[in-house]
Amino acid sequence: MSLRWQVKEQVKHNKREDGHRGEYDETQVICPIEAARRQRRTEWNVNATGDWEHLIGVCMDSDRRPVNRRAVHSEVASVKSAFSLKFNSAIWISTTGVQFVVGWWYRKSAVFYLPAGWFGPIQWCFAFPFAPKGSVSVGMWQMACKRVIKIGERVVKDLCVNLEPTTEAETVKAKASRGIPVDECCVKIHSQVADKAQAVILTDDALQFIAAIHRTFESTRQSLLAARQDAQRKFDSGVALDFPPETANVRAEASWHCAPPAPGLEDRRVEITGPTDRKMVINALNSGAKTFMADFEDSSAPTFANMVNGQLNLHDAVRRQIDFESNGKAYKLSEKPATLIVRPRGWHLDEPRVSVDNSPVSGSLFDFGLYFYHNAKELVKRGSGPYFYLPKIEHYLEARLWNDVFLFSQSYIGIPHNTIRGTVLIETLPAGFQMEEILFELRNHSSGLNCGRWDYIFSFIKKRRADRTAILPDRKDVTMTVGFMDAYVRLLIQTCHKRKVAAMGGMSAQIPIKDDAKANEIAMEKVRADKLREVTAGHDGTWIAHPLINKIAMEVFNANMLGPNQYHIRREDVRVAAADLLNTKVPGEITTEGVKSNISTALAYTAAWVGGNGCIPLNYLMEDAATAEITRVQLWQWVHYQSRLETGEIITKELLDAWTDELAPGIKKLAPGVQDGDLKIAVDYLKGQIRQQWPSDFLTSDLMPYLAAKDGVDPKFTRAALTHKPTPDLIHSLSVTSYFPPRAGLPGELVAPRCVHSGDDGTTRSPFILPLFFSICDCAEKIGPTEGFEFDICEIKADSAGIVSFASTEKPEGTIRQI
Ligand SMILES: CC(=O)SCCNC(=O)CCNC(=O)[C@H](O)C(C)(C)COP(=O)(O)OP(=O)(O)OC[C@H]1O[C@@H](n2cnc3c(N)ncnc32)[C@H](O)[C@@H]1OP(=O)(O)O
Ligand SMILES: O=CC(=O)O
Repeated sequence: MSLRWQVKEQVKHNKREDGHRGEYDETQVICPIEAARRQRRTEWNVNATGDWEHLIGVCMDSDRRPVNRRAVHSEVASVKSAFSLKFNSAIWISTTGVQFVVGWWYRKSAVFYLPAGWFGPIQWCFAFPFAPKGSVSVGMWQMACKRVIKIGERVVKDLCVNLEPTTEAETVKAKASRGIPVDECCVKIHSQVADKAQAVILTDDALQFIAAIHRTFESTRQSLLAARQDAQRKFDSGVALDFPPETANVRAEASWHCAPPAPGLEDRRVEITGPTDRKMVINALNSGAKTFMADFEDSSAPTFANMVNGQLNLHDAVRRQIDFESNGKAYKLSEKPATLIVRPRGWHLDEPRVSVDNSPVSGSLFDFGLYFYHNAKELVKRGSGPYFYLPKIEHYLEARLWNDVFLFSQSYIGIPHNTIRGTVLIETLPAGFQMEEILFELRNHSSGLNCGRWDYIFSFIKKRRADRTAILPDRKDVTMTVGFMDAYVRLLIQTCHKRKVAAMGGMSAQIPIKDDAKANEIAMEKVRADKLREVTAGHDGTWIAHPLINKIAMEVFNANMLGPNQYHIRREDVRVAAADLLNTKVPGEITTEGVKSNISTALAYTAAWVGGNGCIPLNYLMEDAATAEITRVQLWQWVHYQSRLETGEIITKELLDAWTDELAPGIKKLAPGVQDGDLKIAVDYLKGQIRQQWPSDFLTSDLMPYLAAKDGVDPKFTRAALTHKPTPDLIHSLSVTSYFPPRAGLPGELVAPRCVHSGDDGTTRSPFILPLFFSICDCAEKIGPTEGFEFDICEIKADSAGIVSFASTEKPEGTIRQI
């Protein structure tokens, strides 16, 4: 299918759609959804720089239909205006005209007489123009009646407006007063752990915006998440990852480009990243880096306090009201802070502490929505804008979803389209094959791509979980120069520069070693070498995890990148084929030290995360959700494929159990602050993971119920979420798609599953994580370590602590079946 043909078809399609509605009138007030749809349609024709215009022009010339359409339009328009003239005249004559005639006909008659002497000389006015003295004329009576009707109309209208709820709280009150259960119809907040920040951030109008984006985009999000599972099933069945055939034209067409850099994003040579606590935010903004990526994702454990306080800190930072003192040190924003960019959580994560219509909102939309709603206008006013990093995208349609969210949101608050900028992290293997498409989807909002190297490795292992040729050696051996990583970097730079947008580098995990100068020198030399590799490869900027690394990164980029970017380095020499992105030749072996290091890291990070800390220093490396997830899935991979250590010993679950038990007691020393209870959860989780048929998608999804429970998520919500539709007579099954501890449970043991429930009405409620615990009752012994089960439910109960238990049937053994 040629590009020209496809574009023609698209143009015809657009025209057909336009034909139903007539020409666009951009001056009309339009609703945000319609605005987003129109924008999408017109975007097909004209990109940010207008480079597609010539192409469309060619197609239109060879197709006379646009001209005919215009003729038809003008004919219709003239018939329409003639008809409206006649219609309006008839209406005028039968109302105002009749009034006038009646008034004139009876001009000398009195409607009634006023009591004599009551109104003095102004009596004359009431009789105007020809009615008898002392009476009220027809004309005056008409005027008085009209006035009274108008006033009455206004009073009734005002009354209705006042009755109409205007805020979420009023909506709730109004609905409650009409007997509609609040739980079923609105936004609910299920935790109060950050009440001070909540008062500023979770305002009624901000929540209405969250509800609006949730209601508009949640079903698409859920379908895209389901599509991820479908894609994984394909990969498991042996279908190789490849560049999508349906978008060959997007890749082949050279003329489209992304939006020009927005204010503050022209030069991004060094970007610092970090979680959103108040001190970090000030330190990062003052670090001297060009931009600061405030991270609600991999480096933040999404406790409600972290998420909402983080929003408050950013809100204050935008307004320069963030200065504070701690331990005798004053934290004050510098005159020229870094440009702020925000990374919301990925599409896979829910925000269980806030629900809309009884379903948890998306973590991405919650983080994006609150930051955008509170700050977008203020940022624009201050010469910057709402800028984002978009994580863990697995398909270009997920980028399209972000683009739609952006269009909707800009219309909603009334800022020009294309004010937002998003840099997409290419950090999943499927996205590595869709870089062009992702840029294309977001092109009017795009500020480039970034090599999210750690997540990319993590995804490489997961997506190829069924491929025994994709076994990787020790984590330290999977460097940026090994085949598949090198191919990904080169392709990313080539793609971005072809589309005139930033190709950002990534994070070297080394952080300063304060107590050992020599070791620090070696570590910092590794950082320098990594940054030099990036700038010479053609990257336009890089990431740092710690302010002390800014100087090194700046020096390297200043010396090697003289302008604000390197878009001119087109890397036309680069030819990356699918096989290069899948190349698994990685020199190295699986060593005892590597396995033990993975176990320690997985335990320490998991325990820290459950304790509310999403980024820790460990053995002088920065560990966050991306780096630590590699350790978990590698351990799974090695056990699953019975890989051998350098000693020749096979890696078995028993061996890893023994090493886990041996290493666990030392974790609290390695990662101070880790709590015993959280460490136990981490041990159970890891032991469970290595036994699963496939590794879980994300530890953050699996363990979220712990955070929600600690946040005191209202048990009523828990109950309501589970039973709000699928009451026992409606549900017939509930399948647990993953749970922990994922090993044979004990009777009465608590597990926290992800669940999908389906009703007799045929509806399947999409997978969501509930902040609840299931007691498996006495059927647990039948559950082994595997991926999922289906239970027949006969009863669901929740106690006052929010613990939900279900009984399956009288004979539980008979009702559990593996799916
Ligand atoms: C793969 C990816 O996803 S990368 C992106 C996500 N990861 C990140 O963003 C990592 C961010 N980095 C960090 O969180 C931290 O650097 C850690 C946890 C690794 C180490 O933090 P610490 O143990 O506090 O480091 P350290 O004690 O050396 O900090 C010294 C000072 O630098 C500050 N600091 C350290 N890292 C950062 C940072 N990234 N941003 C801002 N300030 C920072 C500390 O707040 C501290 O400030 P203070 O002197 O005023 O008290
Ligand atoms: O998110 C960044 C990465 O390297 O992963």
